[in-house]
Amino acid sequence: MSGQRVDAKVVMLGKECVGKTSLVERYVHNRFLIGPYQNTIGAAFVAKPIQVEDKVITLGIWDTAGSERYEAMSRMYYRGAKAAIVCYDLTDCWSFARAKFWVTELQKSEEQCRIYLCGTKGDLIEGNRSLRKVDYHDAQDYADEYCSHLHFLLLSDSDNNISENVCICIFKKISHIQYSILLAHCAAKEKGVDLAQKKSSYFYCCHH
Ligand SMILES: Nc1nc2c(ncn2[C@@H]2O[C@H](COP(=O)(O)OP(=O)(O)OP(=O)(O)O)[C@@H](O)[C@H]2O)c(=O)[nH]1
Repeated sequence: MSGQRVDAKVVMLGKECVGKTSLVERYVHNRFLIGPYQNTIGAAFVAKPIQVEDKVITLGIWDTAGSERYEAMSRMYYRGAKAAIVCYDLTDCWSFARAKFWVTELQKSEEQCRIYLCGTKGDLIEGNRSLRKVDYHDAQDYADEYCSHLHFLLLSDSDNNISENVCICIFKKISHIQYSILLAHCAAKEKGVDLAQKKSSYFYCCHH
């Protein structure tokens, strides 16, 4: 990782091959890589500056490897994360179990981390409904247990528009939240207020 300043750490979590890297690629470079699947080894880092009102917020995105053999490493990467995008593949029920595992882990150790639960590869089930292996209501019920604020969105990376909108929606939201936190910090610094209090965790769901 470069010595670049990062305002908010975002971590991508989820089983291998669910589309974490593709999401980051889409968001950072606006492209979808076609070709043989290449699994992430350990984790990859990318810094993405975003203009929010009159400030530039730099998101540090950690794209972790989904393979269970890297599980211990992934724990290092979510430490201190402001947001986690927990992905699962709508056509793979095991990936949903794995997503729940990461949500539980985050809730245990990163109380302040916002969690975005994202069902990916929506295009595959568009073409063939029988491929869907994670029921919409199962995901909704699961998310309902944690929070009443749900955002149900289609996440399909092979379709430019839809996926780009979803990425922008998620990452922009994180930047705006970080922007308000920075503003609050500046204001508190001026007044000498301690902002190091614990807040409840947040949970959003993106699924279709
Ligand atoms: N059809 C379809 N394929 C996708 C989508 N997103 C990713 N893929 C494909 O799924 C495979 C895995 O994508 P990656 O983004 O590398 O998955 P990952 O979760 O980062 O995998 P790991 O690095 O092993 O953790 C690749 O072959 C992608 O082209 C999608 O929205 N639709």
